Amino acid sequence: MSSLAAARYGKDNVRVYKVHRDEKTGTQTVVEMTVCVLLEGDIETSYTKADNSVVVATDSIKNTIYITAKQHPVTPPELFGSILGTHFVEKYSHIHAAHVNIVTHRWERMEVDGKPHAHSFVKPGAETRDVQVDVIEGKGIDINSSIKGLTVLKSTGSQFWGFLRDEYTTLKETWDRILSTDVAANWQWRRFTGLPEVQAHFEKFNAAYDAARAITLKTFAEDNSASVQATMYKMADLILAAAPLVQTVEYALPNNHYFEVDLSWHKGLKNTGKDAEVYAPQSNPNGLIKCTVGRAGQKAKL
Ligand SMILES: O=c1[nH]c(=O)c2[nH]c(=O)[nH]c2[nH]1
Repeated sequence: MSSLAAARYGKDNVRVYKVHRDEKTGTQTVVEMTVCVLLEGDIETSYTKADNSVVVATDSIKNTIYITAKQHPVTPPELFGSILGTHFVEKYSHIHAAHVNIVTHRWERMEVDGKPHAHSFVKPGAETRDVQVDVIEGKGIDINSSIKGLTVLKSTGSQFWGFLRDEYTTLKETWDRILSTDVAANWQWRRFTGLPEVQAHFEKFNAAYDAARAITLKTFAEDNSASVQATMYKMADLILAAAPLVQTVEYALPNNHYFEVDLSWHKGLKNTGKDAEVYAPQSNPNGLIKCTVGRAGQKAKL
């Protein structure tokens, strides 16, 4: 005999666009999101006994996402996710947890003749602002906020030397290299007791996002990087200092390599070391460096 060990279900990839029209100024502001809501609770019989009476249809979940987006602010996404998740737990007595994932796509206001345009926008690449909101009945709301797909490159100000050398090592030490990565940064908030507490702290979510993004970019640009590891730790440390309600900060940074191309075989062309100008960007393999940084006394799991 088998038994259901875990189950959750819901609607994924619900694409939502919301416009805010400022009637006074004529300026419009848009938000585009991709939402996933998964529910947990007393739903076992729907799997084991074909009992659909416990199933809130995923189609109804999709409808609820649209209705909630119409009736409430969709920013910050941490608050919208908390409102949405709390709805399911409070509305259905047999649903005990709602897991909401929101990917917010960037639409940046267009500049036309040097002025911000009232209703036209540009998508500046693949970067998104993501949140995972877990509303758990009787426990509270866990929120993880993140930046994904922020691709950056610096053409100098990065080194990598002093690493372990043995019979497997071919990499040369370098005091000047290109550093490029696709930033995935996330920060876990301390648990909130419920929606009222999330609402009470709502300004902190955009502030933490703005700080995390600015710290990531400034540290990347200004640090004379000894390694991806050392630079990402500095970023995480600064975010923890900027956002007191954040418990841990996590980075996952691929090292997008740019290799020197030796052209000396062609008429002695100098293109290595200090003469390197033309490089070959690599797609794979790539380094992948991760860390989770917590506050002192709250040691990360190694
Ligand atoms: O910043 C780096 N960290 C590494 O661990 C590593 N390994 C490697 O080959 N190059 C790099 N660069």
